[in-house]
Amino acid sequence: MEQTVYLQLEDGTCLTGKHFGAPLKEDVIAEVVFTTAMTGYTETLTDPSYYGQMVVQTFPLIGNYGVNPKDFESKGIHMSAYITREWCPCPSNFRCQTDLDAFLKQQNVPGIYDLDTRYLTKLIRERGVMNGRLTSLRPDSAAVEDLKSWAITDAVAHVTCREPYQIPSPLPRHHVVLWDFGAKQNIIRKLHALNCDLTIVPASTTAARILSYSPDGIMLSNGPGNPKDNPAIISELSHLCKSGIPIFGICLGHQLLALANGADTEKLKYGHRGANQPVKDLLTGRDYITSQNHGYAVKNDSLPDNAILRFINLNDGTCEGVSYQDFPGFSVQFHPEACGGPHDSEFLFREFVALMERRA
Ligand SMILES: NC(=O)CC[C@H](N)C(=O)O
Repeated sequence: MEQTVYLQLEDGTCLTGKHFGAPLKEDVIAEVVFTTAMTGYTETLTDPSYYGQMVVQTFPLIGNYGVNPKDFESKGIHMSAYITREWCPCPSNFRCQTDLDAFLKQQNVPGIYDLDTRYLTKLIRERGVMNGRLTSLRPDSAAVEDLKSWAITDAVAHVTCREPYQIPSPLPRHHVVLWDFGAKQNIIRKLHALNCDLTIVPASTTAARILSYSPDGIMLSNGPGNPKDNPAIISELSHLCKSGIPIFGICLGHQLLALANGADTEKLKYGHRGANQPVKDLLTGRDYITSQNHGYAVKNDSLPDNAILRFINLNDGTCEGVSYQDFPGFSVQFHPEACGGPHDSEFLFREFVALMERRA
C-alpha cells in the first residue's frame, strides 16, 4: 500500500495524499505553483525555470503517454517535488520509454498524488502563491513558521551550464551567443533550425567575454527565481545593450533586459503557468495563444522612455513583451519556443534573425 504523505502550506492548510516517485527521505520545502497545461508534463518536469518549486498539475490525469527523453527541456528534473491528482501506471504510446513514477525515481524527485488538486489550486488563486512542505509525518502547526521565512536562493547558479560550449549548425548563417540562465532545449532547437551557430555561455559570463565571441546576436534564456536576485547579470547586460548587437530575451531573459534598462519587476499573485495564455501584440492588434511559466512580471508603468510595451496578457493586462528603441532588442515574457504549447509566436525567432540580417 502506498505511503501517506502530507502537503503543508504556509497558511496552515494541510492536505493528505499518497506518495509516488523517489523516496521522501527528508521533508521537501519549496514554492507551490500550479500549471494548467493539459499535456507536455515531460517538458514541464524538465524545465529548469521550476527550480525551487513544486508543481501542481491542474489537469487531473498525468502520465498517460509516458516519458521520452527526446522531449526533455534540460538534462533532468530541477523542480523539488511533483503534485498530481492521478498518475498513470500503464502509459500507452509508441514513443513511451518509461512511466512517470519510474522517471521521478530515476531523477530523485518525490511526488504526491490522490489529493484534491482543484482545492489546492483554488487556495493558491485566492491567497496567492505559498511555500509548502512535503513530508511523511503529519506536520505540526508550529512548522508553518519555517515555511513563511523560506525563499529560493541562487536559483540561476544551480541550473546554468558550468562551461561554455558550442553547437555548430551544418549551414551556419548567424552566430548567436545564448546566455544560459537555465535555458530550455527548445530555444536551442529553434535557433538551430534557423541556421544559427550557437555558443552557450554560463550565467556568470561577463559582457566583455560575450563580446569576445563576436556574436551576430545575443539570446537571453528563461530561468528560475526572482529576476532581481541577479544584480551582476543585470549590470553586465546593461553594457551589452550599448554594443549594437541584436538581443532577444525570453521570460527571465526578458525580465533581466527590462531591469538592465531601468524598469522594475513585481511578483504576481499566483503567476501564469500553462499552455493557453492569451496575449495581444499591440503593434499589429493580433492575439496569440502562448505557453507561459512565470511568477514575476515587468511593471508596465515602470518602462523607461527607450522601451515600448509590445505585448500584454489579455487576462490581466500585465506586460508580456517589450521592444527597445535605442538598440536592436526585444523580449517576451511568454515562450515562443512553445514547448509544450502552441506554436503561434514562433515567428519571433525569425524577427530575431531579421534583426541580425539587417545589421550584417
Ligand atoms: N520561465 C522563466 O524564465 C521564469 C522567469 C522567472 N523565474 C519568473 O518566475 O517569473
